[in-house]
Amino acid sequence: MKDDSILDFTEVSLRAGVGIGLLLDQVSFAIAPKTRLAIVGPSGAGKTSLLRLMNRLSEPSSGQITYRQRPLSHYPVVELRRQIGLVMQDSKLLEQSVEETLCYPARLRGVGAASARRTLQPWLERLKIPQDWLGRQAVELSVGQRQRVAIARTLATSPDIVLLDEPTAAQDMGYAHHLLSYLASPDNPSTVMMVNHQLELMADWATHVLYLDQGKLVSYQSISQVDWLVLKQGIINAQNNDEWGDDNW
Ligand SMILES: Nc1ncnc2c1ncn2[C@@H]1O[C@H](COP(=O)(O)OP(=O)(O)OP(=O)(O)O)[C@@H](O)[C@H]1O
Repeated sequence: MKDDSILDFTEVSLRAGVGIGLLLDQVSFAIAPKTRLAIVGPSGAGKTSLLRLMNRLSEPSSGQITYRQRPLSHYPVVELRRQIGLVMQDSKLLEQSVEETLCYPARLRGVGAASARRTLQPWLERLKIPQDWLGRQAVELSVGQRQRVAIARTLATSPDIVLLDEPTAAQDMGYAHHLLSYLASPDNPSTVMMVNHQLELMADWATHVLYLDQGKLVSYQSISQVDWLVLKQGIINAQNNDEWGDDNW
């Protein structure tokens, strides 16, 4: 464990069930505050499983995860999830208006409706949520619009760490760049960890890259150390091996 890290994984393994192989295998790394981490690797490598461990949607089978030098399990789950916010790729939103959805975390903390709406206003501009969405039902939005609202809802709580699962996959290029540049700006107070398959976007955005393959940590590097061609080729090869594996013969 490093003194200056915000999140530490020490030999963390995750098994999905009895008789099933490891989803994550002895993964160790340490994240410093204000890191912008790109989590990359072929499909099925364990990237989402890694994010889920970080806010206790699942628990390691072995090894230890610490947040600010304390084991994750020592934090009450609700408090932990206030500090470490996770936005899944297919965020389910409740049957509420977009405005109610965005105000929901503040309302849960006992903030009054008018005050929650006022606090929300700058976030609408920052994350390009049009005013005319506010009265619409969140469940009626498109996948990309829903994802945008889910990201805004989490960022508006200013979590210490924000975990994003493919936040740009359903967005147009313009919005993807807008979101990434906000997350890299001094206005964003959160440490960000993001699963993303779009390596060219990550090359311009990340400060560090964590590369997973078959549940194993292949590398954890600062951006200046990453050889993008080697990384890309490794992912393509892993994907090809998977596609032409036993199941296909
Ligand atoms: N609850 C579960 N039970 C059994 N297997 C699971 C479970 N959750 C995930 N898996 C398997 O674990 C592996 C890793 O899944 P995970 O979703 O973490 O991969 P990923 O790297 O995020 O993939 P993708 O890039 O396709 O989203 C996959 O083979 C998946 O089928």
